[in-house]
Amino acid sequence: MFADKYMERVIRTKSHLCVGLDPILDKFPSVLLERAEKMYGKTPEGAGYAIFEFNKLIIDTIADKVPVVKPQLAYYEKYDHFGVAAFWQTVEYAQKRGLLVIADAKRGDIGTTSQAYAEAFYKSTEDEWMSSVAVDAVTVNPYLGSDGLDPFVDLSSGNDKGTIILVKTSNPSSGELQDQIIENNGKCISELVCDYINSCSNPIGKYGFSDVGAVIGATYAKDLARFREILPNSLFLVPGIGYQGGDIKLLEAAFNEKGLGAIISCTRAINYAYQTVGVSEEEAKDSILKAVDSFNQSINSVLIGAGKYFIDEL
Ligand SMILES: O=c1ccn([C@@H]2O[C@H](COP(=O)(O)O)[C@@H](O)[C@H]2O)c(=O)[nH]1
Repeated sequence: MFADKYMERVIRTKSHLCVGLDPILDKFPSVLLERAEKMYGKTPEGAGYAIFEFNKLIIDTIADKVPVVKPQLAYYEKYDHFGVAAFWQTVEYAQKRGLLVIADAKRGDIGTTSQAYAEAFYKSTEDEWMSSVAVDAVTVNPYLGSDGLDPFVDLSSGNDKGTIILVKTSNPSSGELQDQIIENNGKCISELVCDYINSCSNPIGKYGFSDVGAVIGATYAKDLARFREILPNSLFLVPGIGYQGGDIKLLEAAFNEKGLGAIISCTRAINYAYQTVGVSEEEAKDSILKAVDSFNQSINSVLIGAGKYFIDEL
């Protein structure tokens, strides 16, 4: 199961941190960007080269420090097929280095198209034209309803893959739809999404979690305890610390009573932890490593403070 694989990596690394991989070229160390330009000019091909080089730098730095990485597809799709190739090269490289990969793709469509999306990310054993490189989990948008979600859940279950559904996103206007109360049953829209998640949260793995997870933003920390109560068996992907201002000290409620189940995601504050693009690649690595160590320490301290740090006993 995806959930068990994730938990085993949490135990091995003693980390609940997910490092996002959102390539923003003008934040890259300038030496790396100059190398790309010299080889390919300022072209999508050069961008693809620079992205994969930068991601390898990050992955080599953090591979033993965190369980999982989360590339967000938009940053790759910007650069045509070269960007998409860099995405899949990154997936393959990260997995070779022992990391799980969550594709932050936020897909979802009518059933047939969702099926194609699910096959694109998890891969289909029936389509001989496809490569075999697959991600470990994908984020999915529930707006189209259950027939837009079922293909992901069906293809992931039994295949060691995870489906992580948007419940309460971290952005400022997420409440415009997600917090709205349904008149005839008193639940809000995000809670209806939770009902769907609970309806397909079987089987449950040996650490208590199913392969269908939920995105819950760190910027809405006051909602975390409620969602943890509604979704006791779901892994939570929690973005929003770092640049979006979510407070790590308030994230204890995203974990269960054993201090498990929250994948705390951070991207720009780690990817671009160095202060200036004039750094060497070695200096960039040092800053990234320090940022990861510091986030790991903060998250574990919060769990210790809440009496929820039992990871050494697992
Ligand atoms: O609710 C959500 C869902 C996804 N994201 C994504 O996570 C990263 C956040 O980046 P930071 O630099 O850590 O702010 C980004 O890829 C978002 O698309 C999210 O922020 N909130």
